[in-house]
Amino acid sequence: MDMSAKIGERPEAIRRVTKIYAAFLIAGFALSPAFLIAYLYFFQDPALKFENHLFHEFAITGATIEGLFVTYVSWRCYLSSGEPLLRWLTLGFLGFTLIYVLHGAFTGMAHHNIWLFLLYGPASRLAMAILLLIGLLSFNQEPDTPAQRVNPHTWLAWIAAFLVIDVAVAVAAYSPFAGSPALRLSMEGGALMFSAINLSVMLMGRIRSPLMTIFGISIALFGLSSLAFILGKPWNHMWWLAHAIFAGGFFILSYGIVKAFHTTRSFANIYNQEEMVNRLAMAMVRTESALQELQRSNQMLEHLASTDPLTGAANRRHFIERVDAEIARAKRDNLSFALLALDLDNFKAINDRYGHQVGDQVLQGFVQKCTEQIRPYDSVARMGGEEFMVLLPQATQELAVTIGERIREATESAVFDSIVIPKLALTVSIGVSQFGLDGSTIDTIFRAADERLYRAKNQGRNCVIME
Ligand SMILES: Nc1nc2c(ncn2[C@@H]2O[C@H](COP(=O)(O)OP(=O)(O)OP(=O)(O)O)[C@@H](O)[C@H]2O)c(=O)[nH]1
Repeated sequence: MDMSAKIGERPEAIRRVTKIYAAFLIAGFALSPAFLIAYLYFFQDPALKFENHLFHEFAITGATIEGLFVTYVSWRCYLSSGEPLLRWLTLGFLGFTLIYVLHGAFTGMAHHNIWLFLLYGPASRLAMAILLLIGLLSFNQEPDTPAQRVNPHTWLAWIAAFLVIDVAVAVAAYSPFAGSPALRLSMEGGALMFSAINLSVMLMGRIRSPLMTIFGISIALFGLSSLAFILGKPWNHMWWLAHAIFAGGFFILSYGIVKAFHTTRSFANIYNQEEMVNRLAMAMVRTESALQELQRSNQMLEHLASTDPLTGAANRRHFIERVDAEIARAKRDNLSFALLALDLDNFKAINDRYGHQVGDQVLQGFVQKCTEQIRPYDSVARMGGEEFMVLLPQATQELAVTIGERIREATESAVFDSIVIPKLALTVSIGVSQFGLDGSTIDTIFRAADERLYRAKNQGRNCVIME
């Protein structure tokens, strides 16, 4: 039973409210750098600068090492799942790293040609934003074949394309348009635009898996970093903040990649906790019903293995087990019990006269009559043919004779409704034995009951013999 329903909550309403709250939290978190951007934009002197080449080189070296590492982990995920999204993510990280590394490498050239230093930043972000958008558009597409995954030509072609971009940016930096704001702004604005499109596609497509949420947060941060780069000037605080926001986006996305690597190596097939819990609950229900089914089958098998199929009475094997258990109990608690050995009289004649089928029905009817005459904890067993035994726990010989007489009389006066015979003369002979009095092993008490049954037959049948 649903626990929340038990304590009187309205689970659906609360679920909805908490889901909306969680969505607001994620959106708030993704957009939080906007607050910092606005703060710097309105309250900081844009002329304030922190120009430290060594620090910049150090930071870009860190970013490059991280970029290569994340490229490698995404590539491993792609090799495993073949997801096109992961291929584009790998290419996005690789392209970014191969272009952005020159932004760090040319830090020292900032005073020689500022554009050679600056333009690699927006170029790398634009390339990555485009590749990530293509990646999103390929979300949930059929995985690449194993041969496609390891085809070196694809990867070499892309590496060549990134190196061409590197050369193109250098050419642009030395061209007459290098200083034109349109060049830098079109690249940074392009990165911002592609990030915005990426987010819109995600929101409209209602792509909500946990990894894709991480993907969305990082895209929002990349977009905001481009905005900060547009508003900043080289080395001023907005410019540094832009770096930090971009790094934040990169960290979060690489966290998602590492999570994928540790689980399904896929962005599409990773389950969120809610789904996991639901799947687990469903699996538990299935296991539970399979167990119940197994229990039922076991009970059925046990029943079949211990019952005579014709009459439903216990079979010989089961009866012997019960008598053994009764002997152990009687010995332990110093109790007594009795046995009846029963054999239908002249049963062959019934078979011969009315046929085997009627004989079967008589056997069934006899077991029913017996069961009606005994106590709930006594048991009837078919030992073979038309021979039966009754176990009477905690009964003396006298009580056993009384019960035996009841069975004998009921058999004699039995009317077998199911059998279409005008008058069926059916009688039973019974021998009685008592544990303790006639012996204390199964052999001795069985033998005593059998001997008395034999005597009952000799004495004219249809009687109960006790001694
Ligand atoms: N219909 C039917 N008959 C059975 C079954 N098992 C044994 N019989 C018959 O039971 C009869 C037993 O015959 P006998 O052992 O001669 O004993 P009886 O005719 O009952 O004579 P007494 O025991 O001496 O009174 C045989 O005809 C068997 O074929 C069974 O499952 N169904």
